[in-house]
Amino acid sequence: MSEQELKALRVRIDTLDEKILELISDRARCAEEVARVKMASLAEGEKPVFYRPEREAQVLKRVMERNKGPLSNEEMARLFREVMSSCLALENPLHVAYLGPEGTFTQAAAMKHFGHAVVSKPMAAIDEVFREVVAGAVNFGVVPVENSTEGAVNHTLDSFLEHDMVICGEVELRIHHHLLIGENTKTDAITRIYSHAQSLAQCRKWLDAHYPNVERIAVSSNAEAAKRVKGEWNSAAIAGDMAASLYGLQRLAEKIEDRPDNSTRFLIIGNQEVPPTGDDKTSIIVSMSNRPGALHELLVPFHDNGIDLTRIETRPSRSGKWTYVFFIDFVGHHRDPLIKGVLEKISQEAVALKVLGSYPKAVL
Ligand SMILES: C=C(O[C@@H]1C=C(C(=O)O)C=C[C@H]1O)C(=O)O
Repeated sequence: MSEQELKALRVRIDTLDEKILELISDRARCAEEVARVKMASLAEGEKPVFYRPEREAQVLKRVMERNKGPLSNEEMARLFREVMSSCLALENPLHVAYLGPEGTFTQAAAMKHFGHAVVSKPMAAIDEVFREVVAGAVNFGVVPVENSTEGAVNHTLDSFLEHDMVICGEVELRIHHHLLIGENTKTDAITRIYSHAQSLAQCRKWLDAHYPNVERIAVSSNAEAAKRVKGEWNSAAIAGDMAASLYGLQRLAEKIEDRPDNSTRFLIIGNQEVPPTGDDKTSIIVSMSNRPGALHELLVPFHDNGIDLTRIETRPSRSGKWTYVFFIDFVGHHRDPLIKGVLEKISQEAVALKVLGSYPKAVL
């Protein structure tokens, strides 16, 4: 390509950037106007709701439907995600707690869902994220709930039994693990590998094949593992990209997860109910009396009404020995008449039924 051609293309890009700049500013002014309208239409004592996840899901879906390339739908939606995040921050910046410390996959999930224009707050444990949300110290919390290789995150399920809040969204993240070392690590003298127990489990076969005799040490998070390695010469950590760059570690081996499709699903918890979008999911907790056929009775109304169950999980109920609660996710919104009917049927049979929330299916 000649210098001349390159120059002409750059002039075109500059002109386009000016237009984009103007359009983004117009959009931001519109969002400011939306905030003004929201404030003006409040009833006495009513608090404004600036963040509207159902609307954001619609915006992203529209972008993906209309995108003609060459950027992929995911890439385009990611860009719009950030634009919306900045527009919302003009209205009112969101405060989001997540399972920390900085550099965890949960932080990456929070950024994927809300964009980067939020005030984020790392918490030391899942239960603390719940407490922060229930106390109203933040608008939302982000916690992991299940991994495609390792299954349920029990701390999260148990926290739902103890706290009253609403599930407002879900986000799925592809999880890639790397074996990370620090500047001082002697690669032929590694005697211990740190990571979170879930990550060690997700890389079990790889570790068996490559480091069968090295001690595997479970720590509170992958970011904590990365932090420890920085100061030691005989250890390595398993963690993701964010932790690697945060602590300046090198990748000794990349993408070492046993399953190439390894993904984790996270939930967004808050205090605000989300209206239907037409493409929603609902999460409930049900406890049934301990008698033959109880689980069957619970599932029949879903089957009879053709409702798609996306997950069912069992946990000890904590209110009696050998009694259980079921965590069920299904497609639909609890305000849909069909779903309402099903929930009524279930509540007639159940000892207790709690709707944890209805929320838009993950878009990104
Ligand atoms: C602009 C609004 O407020 C927020 C910002 C949005 C946006 O930038 O598109 C969308 C939904 C809200 O989270 C709105 O409610 O429409």
